[in-house]
Amino acid sequence: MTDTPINLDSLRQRIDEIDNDILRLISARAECAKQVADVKTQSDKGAVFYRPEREAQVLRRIMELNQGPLNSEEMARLFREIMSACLALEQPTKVAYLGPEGTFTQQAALKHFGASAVSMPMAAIDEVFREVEAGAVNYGVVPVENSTEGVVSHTLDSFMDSSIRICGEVVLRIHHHLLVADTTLRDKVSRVYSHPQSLAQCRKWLDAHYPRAERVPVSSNAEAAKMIKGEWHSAAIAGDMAAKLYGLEKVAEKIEDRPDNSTRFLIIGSQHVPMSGEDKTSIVVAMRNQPGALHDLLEPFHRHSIDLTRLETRPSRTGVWNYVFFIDFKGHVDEPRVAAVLEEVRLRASELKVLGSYPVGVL
Ligand SMILES: O=C(O)C(=O)C[C@]1(C(=O)O)C=C[C@@H](O)C=C1
Repeated sequence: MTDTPINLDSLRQRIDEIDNDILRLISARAECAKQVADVKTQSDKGAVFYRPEREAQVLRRIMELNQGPLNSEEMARLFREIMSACLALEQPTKVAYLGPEGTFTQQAALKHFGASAVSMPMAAIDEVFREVEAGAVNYGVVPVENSTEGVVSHTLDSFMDSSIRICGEVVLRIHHHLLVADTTLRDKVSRVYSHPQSLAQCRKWLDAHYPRAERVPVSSNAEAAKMIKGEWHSAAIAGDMAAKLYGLEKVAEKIEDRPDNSTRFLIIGSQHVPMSGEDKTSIVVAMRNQPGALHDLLEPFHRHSIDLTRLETRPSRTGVWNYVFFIDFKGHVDEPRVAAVLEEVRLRASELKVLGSYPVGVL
């Protein structure tokens, strides 16, 4: 390197000047957000501070405008944090997530709401729903599907008897690591703890590297990370957050069988989210138990060229809900063509519930 002290000094001086500008501009932005809060508070519709559609638009615009050298995701993450801090000025936002601390769901909550939101771990998915319904928190974050293991049925079932709406989605790349404590005898590992889905996602790696180790399913990977602390012959499969939280070492990194392993999480709340320009809608539909029911249900979507992104069947738990289908598609309920399709589906179904329209995950 040819950095002479004078060059380094002048570059740092330049950085100081730029930081002054950034500081001034972030403060001006925060002042604006406070004024937005005043406008919302004065509105007679009741103040809704968190606006997922606006946040998605801000992030998408920044990603489009960005010309480097930072990549667009990195830049959006910085703006994510600025908005998170601005929202906290408007209203402290409480978010319940499927805990314990250190789970991928906590990571998803952080990715979606930024570090200024207050996040609270819950012991089960239906507790997250209950906290949101009771108004004890503003929003909830729950896993809904994994690219390798499929649907999280608890989450879908919880929607069936709840008035909760979906306000957003966030997709997280899931990297699993084999973790040990400083007291573990690494060459004597005979037991591996993890969540059943994580064990399944690392099945081939475990077959190849620890074929004789007992695989013990537990309620979450964070729980697995906590459990191995006192066991010299045990390892855990979990992610970065759990490793950091419980001070564990990585014996092997990124051991998931599929490199594109990712999990989709839903943001749940009680508000109707207006259009952001790139949206998805989730519905649950019950059809009568008769031949051709699925065809009747899907045909209007095909005719109106609406893209289905997911179709899931769950067993009905009541007499009314014979076959229950969870459907995600591109578009927003406020778009006329979507409203038209839903009207047709409503006529053919025995029940139709719109779970929400929300921005396609940006980050
Ligand atoms: O535009 C708004 O409604 C705002 O409150 C401002 C702002 C932002 O910082 O840009 C903050 C929080 C909302 O969730 C969306 C955007």
